[in-house]
Amino acid sequence: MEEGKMDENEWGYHGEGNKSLVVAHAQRCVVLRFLKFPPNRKKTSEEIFQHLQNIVDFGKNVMKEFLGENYVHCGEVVQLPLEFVKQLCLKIQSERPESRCDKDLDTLSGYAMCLPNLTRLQTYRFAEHRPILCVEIKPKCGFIPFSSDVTHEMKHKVCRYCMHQHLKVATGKWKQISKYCPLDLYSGNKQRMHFALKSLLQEAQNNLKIFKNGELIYGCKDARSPVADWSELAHHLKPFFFPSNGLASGPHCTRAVIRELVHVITRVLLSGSDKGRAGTLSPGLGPQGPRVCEASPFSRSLRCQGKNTPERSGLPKGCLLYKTLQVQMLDLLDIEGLYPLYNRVERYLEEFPEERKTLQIDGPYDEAFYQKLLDLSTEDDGTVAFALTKVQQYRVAMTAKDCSIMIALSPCLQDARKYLQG
Ligand SMILES: O=P(O)(O)O[C@@H]1[C@@H](OP(=O)(O)O)[C@H](OP(=O)(O)O)[C@H](O)[C@H](OP(=O)(O)O)[C@H]1OP(=O)(O)O
Ligand SMILES: Nc1ncnc2c1ncn2[C@@H]1O[C@H](COP(=O)(O)OP(=O)(O)OP(=O)(O)O)[C@@H](O)[C@H]1O
Repeated sequence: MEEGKMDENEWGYHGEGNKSLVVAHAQRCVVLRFLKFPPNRKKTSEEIFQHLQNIVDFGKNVMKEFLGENYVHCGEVVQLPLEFVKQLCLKIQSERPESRCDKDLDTLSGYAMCLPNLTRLQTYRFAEHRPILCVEIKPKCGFIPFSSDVTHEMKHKVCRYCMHQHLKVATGKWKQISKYCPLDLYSGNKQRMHFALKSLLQEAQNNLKIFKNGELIYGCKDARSPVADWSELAHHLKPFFFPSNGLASGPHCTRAVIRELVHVITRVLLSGSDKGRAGTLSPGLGPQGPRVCEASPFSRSLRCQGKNTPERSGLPKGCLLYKTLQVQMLDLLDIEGLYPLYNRVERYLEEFPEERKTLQIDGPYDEAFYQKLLDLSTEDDGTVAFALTKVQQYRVAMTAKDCSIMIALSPCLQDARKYLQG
């Protein structure tokens, strides 16, 4: 990137979360990811640079190690002209959802992360200028806590996502409770996965977005977003999934196209053999805890019909969902077991603040940091070292519980029929 020649008119608002705001280049397949802060939260440029560098190092030396080289894009920290950032911030302000405007883009440091635009990712297998569809899924936590430290019985039966739905609807964040349950998606059982994906398509909230050629075509910004329109989505998808029933329009066509989409996403989610070290976390992190969440409408309807809960077919070991779940399970103790250990570390640091650096509390996230994460023992020997390892494992698990999976799809040329490659 030629940072000296930055023109805000070449960039457009792309999206944002709680911590960062992303702008995309109009022609090139790159994005800039800026940090956001509440107004008056002043951070020095040096602090912002370090924060961003830590994110890059964490991606490179921790998440990539666990999930595999091909599944994590770390980007790099770039320094931008302050005038460019100021103008860009003014330009995009009107496009931001109101619910996200409690935080401001950092316009003072001039630092941001530059990453490939994953919604327009082209690989060598695709001919140029072919349409690209990108499905972004934030699957959230795929297991029910198995820690003996959990004191609330309900937490052993209902997953965090499903419990959270009630809070989110009660506080007005979303209009209605979703039928999606992460345990269905992570089950490896195709029927359950199809149900989970259809539920996401019905009530996307912040867990599903669909982009076509880099433009958001499906997904909601907040509770005020219009109701999801499947026929409009199917219209966008038709060039990718010509319905196998041969119908070119109408509700049957819409359903057929959506079904194709769900089947392709399932196939992609179950595929993959990229090596990552998450597999090496076993046997410590084998399937544990209940297989189903009692709040999932899928398992509830089976129970009503007097059928057994479906078998967990199990995820294939190489697939990204499997690896993500393994990393999530680094949360071995649940917050209830972890909190006393967190307090132990905090008390120690109050007494010995100079140890912060040696203990790598805030990084650097290097190989040594990563190696300590591989110790899965849960026998508390009363040391600060044990407590710190569990706290850092918890932080990594939380990253995996909140990460997004971006699936890029494009028609292949080999076959005369339209055929998708993910
Ligand atoms: O705690 P959760 O499960 O509500 O997750 C938070 C997310 O809420 P969600 O449930 O996905 O709507 C939340 O997403 P939203 O801002 O609600 O879109 C953030 O991703 C938050 O991450 P961070 O702490 O800002 O880095 C997430 O917080 P962390 O728990 O990952 O810190
Ligand atoms: N490299 C990328 N390519 C394309 N789109 C991206 C990229 N990085 C982020 N995005 C888009 O920007 C949105 C916000 O980014 P991101 O999730 O990183 O924000 P965040 O503030 O860290 O999220 P959170 O709310 O989880 O803290 C994403 O949901 C995704 O749609």
